[in-house]
Amino acid sequence: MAQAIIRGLIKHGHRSEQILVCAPSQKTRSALVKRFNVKVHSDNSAAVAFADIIILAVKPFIVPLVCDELRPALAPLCQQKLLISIAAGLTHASITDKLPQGSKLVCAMPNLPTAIGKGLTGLFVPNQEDRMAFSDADKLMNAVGDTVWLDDESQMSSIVATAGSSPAYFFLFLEAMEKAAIAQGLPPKTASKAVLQSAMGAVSMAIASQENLSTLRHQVTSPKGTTEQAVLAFQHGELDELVARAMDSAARRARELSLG
Ligand SMILES: NC(=O)C1=CN([C@@H]2O[C@H](COP(=O)(O)OP(=O)(O)OC[C@H]3O[C@@H](n4cnc5c(N)ncnc54)[C@H](OP(=O)(O)O)[C@@H]3O)[C@@H](O)[C@H]2O)C=CC1
Ligand SMILES: O=C(O)[C@@H]1CCC=N1
Repeated sequence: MAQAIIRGLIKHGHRSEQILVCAPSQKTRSALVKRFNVKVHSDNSAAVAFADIIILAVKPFIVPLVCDELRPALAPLCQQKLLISIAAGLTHASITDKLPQGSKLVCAMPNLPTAIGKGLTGLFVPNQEDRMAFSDADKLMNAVGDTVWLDDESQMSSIVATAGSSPAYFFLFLEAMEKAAIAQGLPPKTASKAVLQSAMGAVSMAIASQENLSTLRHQVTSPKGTTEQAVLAFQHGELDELVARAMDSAARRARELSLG
C-alpha cells in the first residue's frame, strides 16, 4: 500500500527527493530507489528528522514496534510532526498510547487505486474540531484520490469493508466475468477488454449521472430481455445477502485487528 501512495504522490507532482521510505529489507529499499528514485533508510527513526508527515504503512501488528522505534526521536518534536496510520483496525487510542504525549495522529484507511490518483481514503481524528489542524493529512491523501472524514471511529471498520478491501471484490467479480466470457467462447483478450471497458463505463456513468444505481440498472434491463435473465440469476443466488455477509466479515476482521 505504501508503494501505491508513493506512486500516486509522485504521479501527482510530489518530488521523489521529498519522500523517505524506511523499510527493513535491502531488497525492498533497492526496488523503491529503482522504481521511484525516493530516499531510503533502514532505521525508522530517520523519518522523524526527515519528514513533517510520517505515514505508518506497516502491518497492524508491527505498528507498536515502529512506534517504539520512533518514540525517542519523536518526543521532542511531536507537536511539529503529523503521523498518519493506515493500519486496518487499529484504533486511534491504541496507537497514541504508544507515541509520546502530544503526538498528532490521523487514522486513515486508503485503498489501492491511490496508486493512479483514484483512491478513497477514510480519515478519523477523535475531535471533529481538530480536523483543520490535520488538514495536511487530508491534502496529502486528496492528492491521490478523494477523502471522507468519519464522525465516529466505529465507522472505520465499515470504511475498511467498503473502500480499503473493496477493490479486491471488484477484481474478483471481474475475474469471474472474464472466466465466464472465455467459457462462452470469447478469445481471452476480447473477454478482458469487454469486461474492463464495460466496468469502467458503468462506474464512470454512475459517477457522472444524476440517477441512482437502481435507476441506471433498470435502464439496462429491458423487460423480458437478456439482462433481466442475468439479474434474476444473481438474485436467485442471493447476491445482496452474499455481499452483506462478505462485507460484514471484512468489518468484523477489522474490529478483531483492533483487539490485537
Ligand atoms: N494492501 C491494501 O490494499 C491496503 C493496506 N492497508 C494497510 O496497510 C498496511 C500495510 O499493508 P500492505 O501494504 O498490504 O503490506 P505489505 O506486507 O505489502 O507491506 C508492508 C511493508 O512494511 C514493511 N515493514 C515490515 N516491517 C517493518 C518495520 N519494522 N519497519 C518498517 N517497515 C516495515 C515491509 O518492508 P520490507 O519489504 O522491507 O519487509 C513492507 O514493505 C497494513 O496495516 C494494512 O492494513 C490499508 C489499506 C489498503
Ligand atoms: O486486507 C487487508 O487487511 C488490507 C486492509 C484493507 C485492504 N487490505
